[in-house]
Amino acid sequence: MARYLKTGIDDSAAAAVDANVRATVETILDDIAARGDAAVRDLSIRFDKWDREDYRLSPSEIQACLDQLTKQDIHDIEFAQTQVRNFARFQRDSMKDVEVETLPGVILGHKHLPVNAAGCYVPGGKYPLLASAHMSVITAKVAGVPRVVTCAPPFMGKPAPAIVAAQALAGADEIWCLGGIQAVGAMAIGTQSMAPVDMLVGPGNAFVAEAKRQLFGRVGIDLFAGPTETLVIADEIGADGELCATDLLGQAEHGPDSPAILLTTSEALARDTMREIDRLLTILPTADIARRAWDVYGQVIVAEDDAEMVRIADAIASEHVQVMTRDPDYFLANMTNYGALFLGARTNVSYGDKVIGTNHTLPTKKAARYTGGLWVGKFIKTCTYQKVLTDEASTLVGEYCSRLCALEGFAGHGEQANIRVRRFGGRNIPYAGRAEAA
Ligand SMILES: NC(=O)c1ccc[n+]([C@@H]2O[C@H](COP(=O)([O-])OP(=O)(O)OC[C@H]3O[C@@H](n4cnc5c(N)ncnc54)[C@H](O)[C@@H]3O)[C@@H](O)[C@H]2O)c1
Ligand SMILES: [Zn+2]
Repeated sequence: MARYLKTGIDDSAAAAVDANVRATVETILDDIAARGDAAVRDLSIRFDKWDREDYRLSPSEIQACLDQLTKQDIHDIEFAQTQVRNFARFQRDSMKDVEVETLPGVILGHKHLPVNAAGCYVPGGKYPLLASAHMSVITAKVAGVPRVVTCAPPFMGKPAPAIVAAQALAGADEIWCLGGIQAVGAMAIGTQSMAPVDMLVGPGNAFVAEAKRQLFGRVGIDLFAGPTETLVIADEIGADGELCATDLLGQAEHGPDSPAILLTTSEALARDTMREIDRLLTILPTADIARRAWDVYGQVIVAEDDAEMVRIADAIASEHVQVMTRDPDYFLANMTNYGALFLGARTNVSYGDKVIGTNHTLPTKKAARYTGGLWVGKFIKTCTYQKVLTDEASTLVGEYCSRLCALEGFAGHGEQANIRVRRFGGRNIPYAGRAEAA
């Protein structure tokens, strides 16, 4: 039986926070639907102290942002974007259109069609998270989306140069400096100045994730990608306390609502990690945020063996799962619920977040039970078609269809079949009747 050396916030306290966010988002989305640009501007002033006539950045503003970065900055962004693009292309190539003859003369197929317009949210409230621009804009472009709109909030009172550079280098068609609910609301609903998109993607804080959830239906969304979560699975052969503590705090720094959990078979490693966390919190520059996250959401769990760790990890269904044990591949072979796996001590979540090439927009709040992260496939609709090439095939399928429609009481559907059986098969079936078995 697993033991908890540290527990996090309880479920009812977390549910109360969620209910508050839900209500705020609902009111704000109604306002955007009713008042369009005027609401967006009021909200931007209220939440981000950011007032403009027009929130779309002009080509000269975009160029000014690029000019503020050093050559090295641009090179680094381009390196990361190349990794993301290469892996996305490889994944795109794995998606095949199909066409098959399932019965003589019956052709069925599917085609992959990108959505026509995507809205990519890039978070930037607490940190200018430029990596999110690679993750959604490049992926949309590799998928073949013709119109890619992207929004990020202002950072310290103005557009964040590094975010805007990444959005532009990624190939975005429209760059807007808008944050939070007003950004995703405007993109999905549309305003006088912004044409609506067909789907919303990208991570964000609890408000952004909830707004996307509420807008789902009106538009498509990629997945529920809210505040970052991390789970470190370790034993004393694969890791030490300093490594575990560094990897837990590295992700806890995202925000005060970011859970970081250590799951281990070694109580000694667990105690070491907790000591190291206390030490690192005295020197980490972002300790203020990371400490709040660790105090409220952090957990330390000691399990009996690897099999129990798999069961616990699947129940947690964390966004990121870093495995530093004697045999990381055991977790790749056996785990079923995770946003992304980071296997072995040589890699870590930050590589995935920033540069290595897998997408960092990943499911949170147990959404990993039913979805993986953002990838080209999320922008692509798999649409089927069919053709019937011969009179014989139309008659054969039509006779079955006629009888199956009668079984359901669907006379009109039945007649769609019957008229074809009469015309292409020469059979005499009464109007709205039922084809007899041959
Ligand atoms: N799941 C993932 O894949 C993933 C990846 C990267 C980042 N993230 C998460 O993205 C988040 C980024 O959060 P952030 O806050 O720094 O930036 P953000 O851009 O998501 O949110 C900032 C915006 O939130 C709005 N806002 C702030 N307080 C509000 C309030 N009280 N009511 C209404 N709106 C409000 C403001 O408009 C502001 O522009 C973090 O939680 C991080 O963990 C998730
Ligand atoms: Zn991160």
